[in-house]
Amino acid sequence: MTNTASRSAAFPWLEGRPTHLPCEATDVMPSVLLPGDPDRVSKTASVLKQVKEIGRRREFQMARGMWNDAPITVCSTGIGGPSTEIAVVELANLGMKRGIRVGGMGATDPSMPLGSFLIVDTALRNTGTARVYDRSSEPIPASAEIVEALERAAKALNLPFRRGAIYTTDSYYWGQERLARPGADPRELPTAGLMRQLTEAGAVGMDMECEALFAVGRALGVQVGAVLAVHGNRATDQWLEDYEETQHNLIRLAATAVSFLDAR
Ligand SMILES: O=P(O)(O)O[C@H]1O[C@H](CO)[C@@H](O)[C@H]1O
Ligand SMILES: O=c1cc[nH]c(=O)[nH]1
Repeated sequence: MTNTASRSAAFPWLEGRPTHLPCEATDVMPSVLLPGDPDRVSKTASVLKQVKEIGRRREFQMARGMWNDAPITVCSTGIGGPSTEIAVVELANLGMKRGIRVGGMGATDPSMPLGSFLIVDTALRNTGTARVYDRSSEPIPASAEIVEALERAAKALNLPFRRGAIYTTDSYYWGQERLARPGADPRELPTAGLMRQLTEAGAVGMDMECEALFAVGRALGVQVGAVLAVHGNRATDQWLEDYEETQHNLIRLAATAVSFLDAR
């Protein structure tokens, strides 16, 4: 049998192309917006100018474009820590300097309206992928420059926001104190009482990627941050209906923050 293998299994990239992301270095700008949902990439592209669709492989949809004078790449991470790790590692090796998650969350603070935004300043410790990259048990901070730029952008665009801590979990149902079967007894959930505990720990929402982004990005020297739209409020049991407008505002907010950071 002829051995035609030319890739290293330890780092199986080929000719500058990563194993998972459908791109090469010229596609990756220093600032990258990171939605979980691949469909949010085309929504982002419809807000940016001079858009180039880069491609899609698995959960990783990519595009790039301009917001004012700021070049921006957008890359979906898929759901959860493992696929977020892959996206962040491959993007960091292709030139990403700043990764900003543009996602959704379930608010646990009853005062957060649907469609308002959390500018994440800290991720509490909970998930497996993040633990691989940061073995401490300390909450992981977002990069201060990104938090400040996101706050400035939200104020400039007159969008409702608050700053606070996120609880990231590897699980959408039981792991977010949701029933996995309608009609089950909520008192029998293994996670019964989670939302109350999170409030006591200072978190105001739940998502599935921030902690991994912060841990992996910081370990690789990438600035990290996140702005999350309130897609649901678990304390008031409300679910967002005007999804499109909120996505539009989310993208404008993050892109404006990038333009502020680039102008420094
Ligand atoms: O709104 P996106 O970025 O897809 O993220 C949120 O939505 C997914 C769950 O529906 C999880 O990935 C959660 O973090
Ligand atoms: O409830 C929600 C909404 C969005 N994303 C989550 O992880 N949970």
